[in-house]
Amino acid sequence: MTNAIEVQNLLKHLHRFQLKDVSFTLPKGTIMGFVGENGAGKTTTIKCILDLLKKDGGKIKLFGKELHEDELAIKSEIGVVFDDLNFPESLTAKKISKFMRKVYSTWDDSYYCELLNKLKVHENKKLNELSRGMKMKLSIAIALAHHPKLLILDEPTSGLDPIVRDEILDLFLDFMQDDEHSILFSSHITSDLEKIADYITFIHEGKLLFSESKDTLLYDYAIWRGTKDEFEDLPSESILAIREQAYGLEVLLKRNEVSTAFELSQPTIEEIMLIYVRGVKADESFVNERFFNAQ
Ligand SMILES: Nc1ncnc2c1ncn2[C@@H]1O[C@H](COP(=O)(O)OP(=O)(O)OP(=O)(O)O)[C@@H](O)[C@H]1O
Repeated sequence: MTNAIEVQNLLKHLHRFQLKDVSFTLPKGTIMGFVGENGAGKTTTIKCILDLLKKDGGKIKLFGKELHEDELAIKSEIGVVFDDLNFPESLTAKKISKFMRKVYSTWDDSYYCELLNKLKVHENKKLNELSRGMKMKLSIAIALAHHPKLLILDEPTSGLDPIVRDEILDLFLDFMQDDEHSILFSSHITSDLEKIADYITFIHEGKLLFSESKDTLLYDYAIWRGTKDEFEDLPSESILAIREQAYGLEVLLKRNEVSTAFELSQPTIEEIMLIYVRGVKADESFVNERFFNAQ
């Protein structure tokens, strides 16, 4: 099976920020949620994938090829949504369509109108008369109207109310009815990712923390909470990350490496992110000293 996106050891330096050795794979036919706190490097990674920023190292393949091998053909298979609509504010959705027809030979006016109707976006209103939610829906209609196989979306649901977010997620699920289609979707809203993502890729300070299937994260990982004394009984090889809390410790671990005698809870994506970001990873060298010998 060809992968929609393969990122291998991506490096990018930007003034004081660096993407360090970021690697992940988006299999065709799946949705990947790309998460990380503000400034973690999500937009930088997406721009490198689209070659809007030149990478300093690593390899990126789209549909099994590097962009330079077949740039026009590859780009025509991708629909992109960024936070901002990069069109003059005086344009209407209808005028944008006239322009896009010239950009994409596969632009489908009737599908575009169908999407605008479905999403209740007025085709004759100027962009500066549309709400943020309407503009985002318009961006997504524009991204879909040339029938791409891959959608790359940077924060498509941020700042939107739950109803509009739900409409947008439904649209993504409709798009995924075709097995050839794939989505890479950056977001802070972990509940949206829990609803639709097959894989979660998480970056922190420019480094990849994990790229896993959502089911592995939700069912193979578990959270244990207890005191430092009780913690001594946990098998150390099961531990992924530890966070100190007012009551003691919160530990992310591998469920099947811990006896059923321990009380474990199923984590949410948000809890996993918080333990990794606010806590320490178990493979960091000072963890043994700090937690296992703590008395
Ligand atoms: N052109 C640039 N020059 C220098 N630094 C930059 C540039 N663009 C982004 N950065 C810095 O790179 C870091 C990563 O930014 P990036 O936009 O990739 O993060 P992000 O994960 O998308 O964040 P957010 O969720 O806030 O959008 C930030 O510290 C940002 O200030």
